[in-house]
Amino acid sequence: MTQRIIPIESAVFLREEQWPTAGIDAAFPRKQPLWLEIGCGIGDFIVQLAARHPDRNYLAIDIYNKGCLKTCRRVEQNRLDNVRVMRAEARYLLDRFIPLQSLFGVIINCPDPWPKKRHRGRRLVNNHFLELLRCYLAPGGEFFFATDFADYAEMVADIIPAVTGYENLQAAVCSTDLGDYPISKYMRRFLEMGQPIYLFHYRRAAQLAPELLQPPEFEKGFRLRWLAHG
Ligand SMILES: C[S@@+](CC[C@H](N)C(=O)[O-])C[C@H]1O[C@@H](n2cnc3c(N)ncnc32)[C@H](O)[C@@H]1O
Repeated sequence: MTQRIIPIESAVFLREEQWPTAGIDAAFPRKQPLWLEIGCGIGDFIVQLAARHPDRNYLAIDIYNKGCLKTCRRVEQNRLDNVRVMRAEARYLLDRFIPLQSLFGVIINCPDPWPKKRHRGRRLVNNHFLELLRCYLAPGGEFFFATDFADYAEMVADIIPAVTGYENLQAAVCSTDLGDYPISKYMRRFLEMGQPIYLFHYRRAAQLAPELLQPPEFEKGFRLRWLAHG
């Protein structure tokens, strides 16, 4: 589906060509640990988290132009100086821009569930993605994954224990007790319908063999289709 691209003029929006040659720290007023939210939607989650943690920098990305626009507006309305927004595909961003072992945290909330069996291969979080992400997480870097879709939770619960380098920070493989985890638009929608959100909280192991820190090739069939419309 072609997106109607609305130009984003916000000062918190970062275009690819504006990525600082000195590195992403230069895009923020303070050099602080960098966290990444993938698929930020309308930005309601990131503004809550960034307000709680002014001592972290957050990069919020989405492939959805209008979502980026709304996220920028929310960041500005909340006067947060520790959030930057970029329209980018997650794997492309990691590959092109993010230094290896540099992310202190990565968050993915309610990614597209691809409910049909024949479309499961399109899910973002899979074995390949976890191996890729492992290379960009700093030692001890945290990974949060929340999904409303039980089948997606089951799939990740099956694969993540077998991916070397991730340590579970919860008693069970995932939990429906969200504690003080901020609630995103999609999470709220499902919670209000009485449905659970499955939350995973892992961290990258402190020590990893060098061969586990070599990013795998893009998956066969991976295309940056959205770029054609950007
Ligand atoms: C179902 S929405 C959830 C939005 C938000 N996280 C929430 O919980 O309210 C999924 C979002 O992920 C974005 N998205 C999907 N695949 C992506 C990818 N590969 N890279 C970046 N964003 C992606 C979509 O554009 C969409 O805005």
